[in-house]
Amino acid sequence: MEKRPLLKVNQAGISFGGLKAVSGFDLEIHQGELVGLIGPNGAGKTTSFNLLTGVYVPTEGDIFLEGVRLNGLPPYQVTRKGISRTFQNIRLFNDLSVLDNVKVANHSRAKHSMLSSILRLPSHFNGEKEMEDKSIELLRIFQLEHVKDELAKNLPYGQQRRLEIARALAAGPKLLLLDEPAAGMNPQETHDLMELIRFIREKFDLTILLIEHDMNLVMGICERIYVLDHGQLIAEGLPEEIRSNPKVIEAYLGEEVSSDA
Ligand SMILES: Nc1ncnc2c1ncn2[C@@H]1O[C@H](COP(=O)(O)OP(=O)(O)OP(=O)(O)O)[C@@H](O)[C@H]1O
Repeated sequence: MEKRPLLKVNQAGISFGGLKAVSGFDLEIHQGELVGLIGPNGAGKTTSFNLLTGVYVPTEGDIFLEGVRLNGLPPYQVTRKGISRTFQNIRLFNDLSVLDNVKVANHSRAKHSMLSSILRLPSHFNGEKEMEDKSIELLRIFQLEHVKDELAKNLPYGQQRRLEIARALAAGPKLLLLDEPAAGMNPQETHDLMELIRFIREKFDLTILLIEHDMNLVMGICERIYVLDHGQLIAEGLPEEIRSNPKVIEAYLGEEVSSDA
């Protein structure tokens, strides 16, 4: 019997006024896969992430994580079910320290109860200590431990991008959605990021779906790729299949995208 996919999206879509931003969107991702979602500007990639994370409620179709239907759940509940994300435009708590940015996210799976926190029971302090240790361990992996007390807004751009991923991981996701993680990075930073994405997938037993314009990154690390254009899926396949797919090439005509990965 074939294994059930971790994420299954069945004919999902959403319209804004008359515009079908995404429609008939089908996606199946299995545990441990690293999958890319690409497409020209305005194709519907971020909107798809917003559907998957409860920011938008689909006006058509269904979304299942481990067989559980997610339609209509608010974003914080989707996070609890196991989907975390980063954003195209970095969204950190700018005036909190780097460590606190990760600890806040860690709270969504804190084991100690609200009551123990209010009453300041030992389990509260043990829980806090455990959370801090876990957060620092994450910062170490992302090479951010040495700036843990800095305000997030004072970090250089590349470090802010890494902090966003660390924060998404702190919630303990099964599925991590990365929205243009390499945006604004130089080639060396992009290369290091690819290594980091591979590493965290192994270390945290993650499944990853990433949106990216950098074709070197997408073709270099994704095992399968989905392609959206004008809100519709136009292709799905292995990187080498996608690279030579006439529909994909046509969709990208006029876009400044290098495909010489
Ligand atoms: N809240 C909204 N209200 C109205 N239209 C929207 C909304 N969100 C997205 N759209 C429209 O849906 C379409 C898809 O946008 P989306 O941001 O998902 O594309 P994208 O593939 O992520 O593009 P990019 O690569 O430029 O980030 C666009 O035409 C956009 O203007």
